[in-house]
Amino acid sequence: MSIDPHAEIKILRKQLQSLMDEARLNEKKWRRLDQFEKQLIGTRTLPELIQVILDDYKTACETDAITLVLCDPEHEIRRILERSQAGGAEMPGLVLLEKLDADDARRYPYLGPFDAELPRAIFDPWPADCRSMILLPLMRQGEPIGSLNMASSRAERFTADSSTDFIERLANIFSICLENSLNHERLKLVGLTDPLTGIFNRRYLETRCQEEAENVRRHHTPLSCMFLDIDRFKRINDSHGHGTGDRVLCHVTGLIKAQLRSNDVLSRYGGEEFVVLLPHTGLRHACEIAERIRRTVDAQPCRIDADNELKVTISIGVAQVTDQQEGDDRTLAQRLLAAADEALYLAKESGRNKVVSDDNRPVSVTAKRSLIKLLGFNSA
Ligand SMILES: Nc1nc2c(ncn2[C@@H]2O[C@H](COP(=O)(O)OP(=O)(O)OP(=O)(O)O)[C@@H](O)[C@H]2O)c(=O)[nH]1
Repeated sequence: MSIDPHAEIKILRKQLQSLMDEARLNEKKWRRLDQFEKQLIGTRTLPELIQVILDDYKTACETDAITLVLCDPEHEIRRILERSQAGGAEMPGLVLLEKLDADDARRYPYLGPFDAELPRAIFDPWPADCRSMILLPLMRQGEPIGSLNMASSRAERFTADSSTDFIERLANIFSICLENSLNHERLKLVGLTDPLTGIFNRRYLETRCQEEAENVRRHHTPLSCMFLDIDRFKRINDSHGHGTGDRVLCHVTGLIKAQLRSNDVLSRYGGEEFVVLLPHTGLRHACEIAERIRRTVDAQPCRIDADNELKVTISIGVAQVTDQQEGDDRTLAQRLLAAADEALYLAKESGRNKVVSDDNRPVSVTAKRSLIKLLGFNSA
């Protein structure tokens, strides 16, 4: 049978055209991926990195839903997000899990029709008309650290035979960026935290105090501050050694922390002195919290070895600033710290194991009692 050369050329042309179309499409995809890589690598903070994946990548991939599941066993990611964004760790599409389900991780990557058996927590809420999806593992040094998940209302968007080269490469880059970003945040934290107690240091406190002073004017809510100092700490060191002194510092840190809200800022200001900032809190409430802390420390001795406990007490000075006060943010912050420090001095002077407010008026039972004691009366 003779072959019509014209027909053959036509077929070959068609095949060539289809190959060229595919090459153009791939080139377009690579260019888009290249752009994304640069965008991911260029992000400077963890929230920014997560946002690029959840917002920009979703738009570029033309999917109807996207979620990022990250394993966060020590709540490290949650804490970083809480510290760096006003909205806390909540980001639409971000799912932080304490533990990854090993069976789920083994099923990935998954591409194909919507599978009701797969955990719904990945998409919450699940897009109503979802027909196909991809669940892609995020790996770091051979270990699963989470998954990138997308869903589409188009059944043909993710099929079992779709190529995953592009998205897998992107997932790898994201995993590296995530690790870099976490390392960067850890380094930042080293400069801002106290190595013994793990809480913020004075440097962080002073910067944060100024930011919170700014919020006083913006939100018209008061900001309170406590200066807390362990009583006769030198004696503890001298009688029991520095190691025990360090243990007492950690013990007191834990007791203070347990009485605070997540948005309060606890720092070790130096030596045996702690400072707490209480945003959106007035003096009366701050004094109540301070009194609760004082009582807790008084009631819970520090275990120094198997047989011995050490009674510890603390003195606390409390002050507040409101939007009625004059001066710029820096002045306001400095005034707040100085006033709380002054109140602490009065608490020490009046016998220790006390809460004293810098306000002349007795704003709470505690302050009233402290004031009475300060004036030399027996408050019993
Ligand atoms: N163990 C330990 N001791 C520290 C640390 N930093 C400071 N200190 C000690 O804390 C003690 C503070 O003593 P003082 O400032 O005299 O105060 P105090 O004995 O607590 O007396 P009052 O505050 O007046 O009740 C000193 O002995 C410091 O050496 C630390 O990181 N670990």
